Amino acid sequence: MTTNGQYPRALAVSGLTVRYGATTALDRVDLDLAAGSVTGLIGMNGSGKSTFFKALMGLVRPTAGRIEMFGGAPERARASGQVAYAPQSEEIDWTFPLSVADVVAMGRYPHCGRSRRLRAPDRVIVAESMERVGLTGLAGRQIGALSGGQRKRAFVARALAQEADLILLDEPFSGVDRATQQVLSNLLRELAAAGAAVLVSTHDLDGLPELCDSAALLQRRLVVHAAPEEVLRPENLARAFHTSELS
Ligand SMILES: Nc1ncnc2c1ncn2[C@@H]1O[C@H](COP(=O)(O)OP(=O)(O)OP(=O)(O)O)[C@@H](O)[C@H]1O
Repeated sequence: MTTNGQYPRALAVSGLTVRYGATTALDRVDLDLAAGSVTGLIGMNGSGKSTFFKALMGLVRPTAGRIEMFGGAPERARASGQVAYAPQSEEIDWTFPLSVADVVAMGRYPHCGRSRRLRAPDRVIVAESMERVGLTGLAGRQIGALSGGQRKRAFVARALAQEADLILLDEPFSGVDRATQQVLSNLLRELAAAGAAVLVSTHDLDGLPELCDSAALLQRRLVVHAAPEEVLRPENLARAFHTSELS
């Protein structure tokens, strides 16, 4: 927190445009995130949500626009471990010979220097992170042998272990049951209460008011960023969810 009690801006995006060849995935998107808040990122399939996360993580190159994290270059924030990212499940190689504990331990790497050797306090944080998502009993299991919901929890645990200030989660709720969704939602609220800025994409519009302080509605462009109740007004949803474009 700053001295005047206000949480600083964690992320400032302006004019962000990403094209894949002839496809414009994001078109001049402006979005700011305050520390200490949960923001829902919503929009129909193909509206640019994953591309937005990838641009923030430097995984796709913007055609135009500016990204700032904590008032500085995103490269610096990412290298220092201030930014945690859980990609969509499809982006992850589940055949990789890693256990749940290995994946969660990766969240500590930015804190371990080049050796990547975890010290005792790091191991405590890894164990606590698995505990918080209810995966302690599966710590030794290969990640490919987890259920869909357990996989989501493993990557949320990695983000927890990282103790990042900006947490980016691409569809952490897809394919998870109600109880797990509630556990993860509560965790995200706790992280925000501790000062993190959390950006979470979701197709669960009903859960938005409980989960989020604000919601950003994407349709290549940012349609609206406001309180969840405002974003969920039928006239706003109609601007972004054109059923005729669904395919
Ligand atoms: N690597 C790529 N090459 C070409 N086009 C791509 C690529 N990745 C995404 N796109 C296109 O960019 C647009 C935005 O895709 P993106 O994956 O960001 O959407 P999304 O909102 O995350 O969708 P979903 O809800 O289905 O996950 C889509 O039209 C998609 O087909």
